[in-house]
Amino acid sequence: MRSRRPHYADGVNDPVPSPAPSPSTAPTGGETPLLAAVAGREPSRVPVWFMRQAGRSLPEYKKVREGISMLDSCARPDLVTEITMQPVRRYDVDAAIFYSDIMVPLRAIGVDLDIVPGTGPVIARPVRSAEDLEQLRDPEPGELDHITAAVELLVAELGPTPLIGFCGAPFTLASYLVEGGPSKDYARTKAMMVGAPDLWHELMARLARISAAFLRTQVQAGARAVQVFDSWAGSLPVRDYRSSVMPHSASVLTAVGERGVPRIHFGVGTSELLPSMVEAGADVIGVDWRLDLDDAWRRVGGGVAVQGNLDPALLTAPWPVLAERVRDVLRAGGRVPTGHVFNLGHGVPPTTDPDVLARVVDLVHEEGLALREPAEPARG
Ligand SMILES: Cc1c2[nH]c(c1CCC(=O)O)Cc1[nH]c(c(CCC(=O)O)c1C)Cc1[nH]c(c(CCC(=O)O)c1C)Cc1[nH]c(c(C)c1CCC(=O)O)C2
Repeated sequence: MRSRRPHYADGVNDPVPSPAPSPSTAPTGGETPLLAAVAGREPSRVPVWFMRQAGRSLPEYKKVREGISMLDSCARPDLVTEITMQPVRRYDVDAAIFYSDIMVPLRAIGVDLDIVPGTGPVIARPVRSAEDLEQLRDPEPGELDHITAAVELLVAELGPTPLIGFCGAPFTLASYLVEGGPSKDYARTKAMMVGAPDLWHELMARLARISAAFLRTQVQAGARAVQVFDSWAGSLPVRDYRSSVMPHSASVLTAVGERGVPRIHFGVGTSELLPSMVEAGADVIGVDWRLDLDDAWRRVGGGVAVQGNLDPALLTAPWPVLAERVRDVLRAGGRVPTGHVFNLGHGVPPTTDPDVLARVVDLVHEEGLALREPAEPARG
C-alpha cells in the first residue's frame, strides 16, 4: 500500500484497519481512478485528463459551435453537455471538465464582456477606480441556474466518470478586468495592487465571492472535484502573491473545502509559488512543465497529490520522442507517494492533432502503473 496523505480525516493513518469501505470509496471497482489517485489510494490505472480538452482542437466542437458565440454556448445546458462529453467519448479520459469559462459568472451578473475568438476575454469597462467596482456584486438567486441545469444534465450523462468543476482565481480574473483584456506584463494590474491596495483588496474580495459562488454551484449540482485556475499568478513575486493574492484565493478554496471534493490548485510558471499555493488551499497541486513532478512535490513539503505536467508544445514532436517524454512524466509522478494525475502543463493548444492526444491517453493507461518504481517493502 502506498503512503497516504495525513490530512484526510478518515482514519487513513490509523494502524488499526478502517471499517469496510462503502461502495463509493472502495479501492477497486467502485472508485474511479481520478478520485482514488487524489486521495492517495492505488488507482486501477493512472488517471489522465487534459486542461482545455473540450474546444477548438476537436472538429466536432467546431461543428457544434458554428453560428453561436462562446458565451452564448455556455448558457445552453444542452450544448454545454454535448461539448463537455465530446473529449470523454473520443479519448476515454478519466474526468470531464465542465465546458464553461472563468468569465461566465461575471457575465451572469451583467458585466459587459465578450470572449473574442483568437484573443480571449475583452471587458467593455475595465476596472480602474472605485466607481468601476459597481459592476461587481454577488450573484443573485437564479443567476447561476443555467450552471446548475448544465451540471445536472452532465452528471446524469457521465455515469461514473467524475466531472471537474472549476473557476478562475481572483488574481487571474482581476488581470482581465483591470487590463481590459489579455496582457503580457499585467502592468496596470500590478500597479493597482501595489499603488492602490484598498481598491485592490476590495476588487479581489468581490471576485473571490463571485468565483466561490460559481464553484459552489457546480459542486452542489454534482461536480466531484474542482480546479481553481490561477493561470497568470506565476507573474508575481512570492512576496506580492502572499500579501495581495493568497488570502483571496484561500477564501475561494475554503468555500468548497468543507464539501469534501478534492481541490486542484493550478497556475503557469508557479515553481516559486507552489508552497504558497498549497498553503492557500489544495488537495492536488497542478504543476506546469518547468519542474519535474517529484521536485515540485518535494518543494511543497509532500502532503498533496500532484497533477501534470507534459509540455503542451511537445504534442507536435515525433511520436517516439513524445512517448518517451510521457513516460518521463509517468516515472516522476510515480515517485510521488501521495498520488499523480496525468495532465499537460497547461491547456491543449488549438492546433493539436486529436489522434496524438488519443495515443497519449492509451500510453498513460497501458504503461502508467508499470512505470512506477516498486513501493518499498514493508519493514518490521
Ligand atoms: C485564462 C482562462 C480563460 N478561460 C479559462 C482560463 C484558465 C485556463 C487556462 O489557463 O487556460 C478556463 C477555461 N476555458 C474553457 C474551459 C473549458 C473546459 C476545458 O478545459 O476543456 C476552461 C476550464 C473553454 C474555452 N475558453 C475559450 C475557448 C475558445 C473559444 C472558442 O472556441 O472560440 C474555450 C473552448 C476562450 C478563452 N477564455 C480565456 C482565454 C485566455 C481564452 C482563449 C482565447 C483564444 O485563444 O481563443 C480565459
